Amino acid sequence: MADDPNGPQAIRKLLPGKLVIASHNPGKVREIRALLGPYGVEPISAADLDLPEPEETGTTFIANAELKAMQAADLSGLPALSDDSGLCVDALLGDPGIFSARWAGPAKDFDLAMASVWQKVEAAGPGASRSAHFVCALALAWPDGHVEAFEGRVDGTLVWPPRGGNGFGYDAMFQPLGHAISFGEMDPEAKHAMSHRADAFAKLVAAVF
Ligand SMILES: O=P(O)(O)OP(=O)(O)OP(=O)(O)OC[C@H]1O[C@@H](n2cnc3c(O)ncnc32)[C@H](O)[C@@H]1O
Ligand SMILES: [Mg+2]
Repeated sequence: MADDPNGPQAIRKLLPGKLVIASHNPGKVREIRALLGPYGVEPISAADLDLPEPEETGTTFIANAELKAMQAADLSGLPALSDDSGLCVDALLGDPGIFSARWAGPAKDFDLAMASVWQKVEAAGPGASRSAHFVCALALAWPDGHVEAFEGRVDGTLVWPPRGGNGFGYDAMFQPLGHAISFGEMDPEAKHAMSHRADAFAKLVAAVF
């Protein structure tokens, strides 16, 4: 659809240009800025624009990403990139999943959220699987309502106690497959080489840039 004026190719005409990062999570905004680094866009965060945090009423990562991006594009009049992501734990049948932020409560306490995850995994029994994966849905929306979404994933194992002070959210309790350190112990560049966010971003880049 290279000729569709509302399609993903339209971003070419906006580059170098402004792009709203439709997230209120500073950890995500930092990672998305790094991923966008080589593409000559000027990222502005939702917080810079004082955009409201929409209610995440979707039942999938993609649906929530789309509603966040569409609201930011509509309110700002600029293309907007959102991220809906979370940790899915096999022993918890995919929880916390799309509720990953909500498990941290209004205080956004991820020590508490990680402890809740681990407590529930232990309660599932000594033989319960420690397998988990992160999912990231990235949605890119234009002010005319057009939206494109891409999903990425990284598989790993839960570790306890949490390890490392890098990253954010559940990073300290997640060790990606094939690695001996947690995301919390990894340099940002190493996480960007394999994360769910990088996987989704690669798909977005292939389709859009
Ligand atoms: O909705 P926005 O404003 O983007 O920010 P949020 O923190 O509410 O984000 P989500 O609704 O997508 O919730 C996903 C949660 O999952 C966690 N999460 C997502 N990606 C992660 C990552 O790369 N490392 C660790 N935790 C992550 C993180 O704690 C998020 O708060
Ligand atoms: Mg959220």
